[in-house]
Amino acid sequence: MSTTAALPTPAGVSGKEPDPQLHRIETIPGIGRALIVCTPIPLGTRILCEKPLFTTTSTSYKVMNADITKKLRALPVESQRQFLSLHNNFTGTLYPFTGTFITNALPCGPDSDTAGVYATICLINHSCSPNAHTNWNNALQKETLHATRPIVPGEQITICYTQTWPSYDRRAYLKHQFGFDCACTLCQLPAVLLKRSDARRSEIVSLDKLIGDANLLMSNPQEALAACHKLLIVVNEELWDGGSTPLLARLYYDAVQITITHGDQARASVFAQRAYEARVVCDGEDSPETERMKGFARDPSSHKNFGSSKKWKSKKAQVPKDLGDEEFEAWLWRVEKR
Ligand SMILES: C[S@@+](CC[C@H](N)C(=O)[O-])C[C@H]1O[C@@H](n2cnc3c(N)ncnc32)[C@H](O)[C@@H]1O
Repeated sequence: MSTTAALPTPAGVSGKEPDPQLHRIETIPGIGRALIVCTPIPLGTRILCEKPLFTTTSTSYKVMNADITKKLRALPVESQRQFLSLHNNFTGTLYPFTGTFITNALPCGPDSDTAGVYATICLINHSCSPNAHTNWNNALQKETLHATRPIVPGEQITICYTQTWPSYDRRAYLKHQFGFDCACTLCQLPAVLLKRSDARRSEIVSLDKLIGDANLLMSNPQEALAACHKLLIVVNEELWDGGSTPLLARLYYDAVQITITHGDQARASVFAQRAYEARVVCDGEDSPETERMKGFARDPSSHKNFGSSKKWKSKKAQVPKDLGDEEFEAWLWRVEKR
């Protein structure tokens, strides 16, 4: 698989309401309710765009329980029923509403300590190799769900409740937080293949940590960019299945930050375009983060880090136009000729 593969243009339906006929609810023994696909869903389709039943901010379980009780009382009976029917992995505890909430809640944004629960999105089960992605769209004040690969009728819509961790870390987290033993296709791989997947995922975790080191960004941007390139190769080996993943969008944005910090507008514009394309698939054209990436692709100098260093100074117009794919990637990732 080429690491340079351009992302297919998503058949997204931004601006259009998601089609409620795309899926139905079914009960699967041992798993509970699930969303099952009725008609083929192309890559990038917005499957759901849902308002939370309510949101609450993380505090003590006791205070959360009181807040949820108040908010539940204010809801229509049908919405109350929807919340009360959600799975609770913490039954028998002192604060039952908090238990149901933390089993199902999704954060309202990546760093937010406010989270929401949803009548339909909270019925989506987990897979370590999911076919869809949820995201809080702050402009719409709704949670969206997009197909991150084509999904066929009869297939269950799944999202990933964990990060891209090795199986031993995923299992421990899922057991503790949700009370189940994951039996997804990835976790059921024969031992030898699972070991290879775990090795790749360990590498993803280490590279992610290295790329997040702000000192490296300033002191050795070449090494930071090489780590992004390596991460792209490992992510494609481990996760590429004809679709996309938010990890791709993130790593391309990391590459934007590294290059623009050192004044390289040419490369930053290409990386921003790729981050934008990955975001369109995962979050939709109207997500604020997608629009932000589009803005950097148009004008990389609008990034707050631009001008910190002139080490790799270039203009956007200096993106080479006459290189073959391989040569272009070597230029983009600053791969030194041996
Ligand atoms: C957010 S709910 C998903 C909807 C749930 N199936 C229901 O009936 O309400 C999360 C719970 O679903 C179940 N679940 C989700 N993914 C699963 C999986 N891959 N294997 C087994 N159970 C799973 C677990 O009980 C988990 O705590």
